[in-house]
Amino acid sequence: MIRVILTDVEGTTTSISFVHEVLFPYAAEHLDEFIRAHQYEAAVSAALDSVAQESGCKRDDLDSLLASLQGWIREDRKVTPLKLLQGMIWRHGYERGDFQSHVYEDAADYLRRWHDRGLRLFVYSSGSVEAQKLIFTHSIAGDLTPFFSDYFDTRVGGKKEAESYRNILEHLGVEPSHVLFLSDVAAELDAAEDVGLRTCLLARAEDSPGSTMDARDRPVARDFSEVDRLLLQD
Ligand SMILES: CSCCC(=O)C(=O)COP(=O)(O)O
Ligand SMILES: [Mg+2]
Repeated sequence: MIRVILTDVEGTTTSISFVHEVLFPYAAEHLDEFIRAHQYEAAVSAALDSVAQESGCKRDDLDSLLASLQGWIREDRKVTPLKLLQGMIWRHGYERGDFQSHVYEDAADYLRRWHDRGLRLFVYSSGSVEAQKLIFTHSIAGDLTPFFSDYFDTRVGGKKEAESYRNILEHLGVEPSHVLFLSDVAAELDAAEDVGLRTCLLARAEDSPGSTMDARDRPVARDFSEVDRLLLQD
């Protein structure tokens, strides 16, 4: 019996186009100015330490650190310090009203229904916990954060590594078979299944037209109402 739902964000609750056409360009545009202005603040400075380590650039060569970060944005690298810095930059964007986040109508609807049915809901995304909370606070469907119990990012490990799901299970304190993980990326679901989680692949028409293929023969849903019908009706 499923008691916990763990959901990915991009391609699952939220369109890929919002992340790639709104969030990433916004971070790229404001990165240099943001880091030059905030570089001595503890959280930014610690992230820059990690950028230097990861990139091999000198810590005091800010231009090279910025060039590495811009390259990682272009390549969509899921590097923790980039993700932390992006979250801080997006906060300014949301607070200034530059954009609202996209959440699919069916996702907002079923997150509410599942929460009201007593399921516990969690997020696991490569975006930082701060970025996740911002997405669900400032969504076009309203503030969805009351439905979530907690959030996980790459500080528990990468999404394609089984160890990350083991770490999440430790926090959740439930048997793996009671947890359903939702994602649009089969390799993430493979890693979750390796430690015993139930899984469902989201194949949204807008994000992956025509794709309902899944090598492991797991459930495939076009939206959250199908997840509910396929896996959550007892
Ligand atoms: C949740 S913040 C915006 C998304 C993001 O930065 C990202 O890398 C998306 O990764 P996901 O694991 O949600 O597919
Ligand atoms: Mg995804």
